[in-house]
Amino acid sequence: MTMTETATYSESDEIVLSAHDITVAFGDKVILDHLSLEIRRGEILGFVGASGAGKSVLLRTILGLNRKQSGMIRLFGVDVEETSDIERLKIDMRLGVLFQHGALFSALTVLENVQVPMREYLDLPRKLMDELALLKIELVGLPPDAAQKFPSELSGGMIKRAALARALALDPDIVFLDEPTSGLDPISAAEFDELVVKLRDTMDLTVYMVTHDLDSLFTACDRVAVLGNKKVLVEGTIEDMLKSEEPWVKSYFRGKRARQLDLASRAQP
Ligand SMILES: Nc1ncnc2c1ncn2[C@@H]1O[C@H](COP(=O)(O)OP(=O)(O)OP(=O)(O)O)[C@@H](O)[C@H]1O
Repeated sequence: MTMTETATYSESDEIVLSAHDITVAFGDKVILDHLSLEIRRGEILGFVGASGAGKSVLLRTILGLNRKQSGMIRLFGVDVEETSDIERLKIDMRLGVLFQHGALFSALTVLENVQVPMREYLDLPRKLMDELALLKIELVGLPPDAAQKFPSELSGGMIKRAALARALALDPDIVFLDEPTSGLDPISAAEFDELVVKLRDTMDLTVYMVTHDLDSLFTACDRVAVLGNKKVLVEGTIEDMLKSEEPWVKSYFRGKRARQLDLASRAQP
């Protein structure tokens, strides 16, 4: 995909994730203040905001790993706090997560890493698990011989792909990617973005991507939400971001870094 194309997706009305009126505080430090956000099926949402704004906190709250002081998280239409344990387990199985620093277990091979969620949630014969894991490894564009390698034997780009294979292990409906291209060179990052778009197109996947990567926002994301002042400040298409007069959004999308990428010219009507 070129820099001038934006991703396309078939719009769906199904809201896969709804975070409504979310407040999170640690002690008396409020991080998220009555924040609301929705994501529809098949969409790639890019979630941006200054460092320390609370992007990871929101992600962890959505995943049920942080306590919240107010609000409701609905996944696939279900209020996650109002479900039985078994329903919650079924919902968890429909989520894939690639944490920013939680790459891979270093003592396990790639194949074994991909099998971690399978072992946790499914009871499958070893041979079948091997076959399924190999399929995921192929799906993310890794060569078959990567399966028996340890993370220390892989490049940064391969590690991200292996972590993505693990996030896809249970065929989730939505994947949460926390800065998936950070630390990658621009070419590897662009290839990773292309992979995410391809997976969305072929697997009807919904993608929630926390990112600082302007290239990813322009080439892979259908919609962008900006976190600021403890809320979603602005949300919309990349064109909406380029038109926004909100100071942080303006400097992020039309500032020096954006101009270096020759992106700011797109802000012209
Ligand atoms: N468990 C916790 N206890 C106390 N404070 C926390 C905790 N987790 C996060 N914070 C604070 O919440 C704020 C938001 O952190 P968060 O990691 O969500 O930022 P971020 O937007 O993801 O930043 P970055 O882009 O740098 O990853 C920070 O001030 C952080 O110190």
